[in-house]
Amino acid sequence: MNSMMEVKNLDIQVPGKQLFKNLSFTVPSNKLTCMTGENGVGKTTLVKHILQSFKTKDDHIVINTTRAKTQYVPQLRNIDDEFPLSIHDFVGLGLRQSNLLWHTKSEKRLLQDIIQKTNLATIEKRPLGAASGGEKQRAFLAQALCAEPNLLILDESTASLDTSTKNDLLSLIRSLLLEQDITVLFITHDPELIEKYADYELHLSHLQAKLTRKERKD
Ligand SMILES: Nc1ncnc2c1ncn2[C@@H]1O[C@H](COP(=O)(O)OP(=O)(O)OP(=O)(O)O)[C@@H](O)[C@H]1O
Repeated sequence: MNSMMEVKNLDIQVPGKQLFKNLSFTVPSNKLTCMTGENGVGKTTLVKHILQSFKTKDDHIVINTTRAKTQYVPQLRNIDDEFPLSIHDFVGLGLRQSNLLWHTKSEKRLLQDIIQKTNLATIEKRPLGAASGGEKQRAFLAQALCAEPNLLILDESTASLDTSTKNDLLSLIRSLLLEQDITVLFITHDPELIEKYADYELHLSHLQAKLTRKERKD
């Protein structure tokens, strides 16, 4: 099994509490791994620690890609109804390849391709503030995809969505996984989504982690 990330003997504490001690696990590459665990076990803190490790050079965390190719999509952010950017322009903020004030031809092509793939083409001119929860979440995902990530970390990105919108988002993520060399780490509390879409479940319980392979048909 090729790995995108290896964590070995990692300790994490927050004021007044040891969250993890000697935590070790692997995140398999080009797979969808669901990170699960009770509220407050430390999932978000662990992910923050992983992202910071690019800067702090933590010896306990080895990630086989760069920070620029690691994209984090947090839970639905509050977007004001009056938020002025169109969905198209908001997604385009994820293009970071050039320092130019305008997008190059290849960036424009990439942006249009991602807008198509994430089913945003028919609504791309609308202000993001007017989009539904599911549309906003697709726009956040699309913005992250503009960086052409190798590692995509989704933090409860489906938590506030209805069943069919959740399924649409996860089907989209699975199709990206089949097309591209991308590894997805998805924090979720939703057993149905894990059952249907996960290749692996990484379950965090007090101080430790367990990686389990899930049966998949595709
Ligand atoms: N800076 C901090 N200071 C004090 N306590 C903290 C800090 N950061 C996190 N914690 C505590 O650490 C624990 C883990 O928090 P975290 O948000 O990582 O959990 P989680 O597993 O993501 O929870 P949930 O599923 O509810 O989102 C919580 O009890 C939280 O209150």
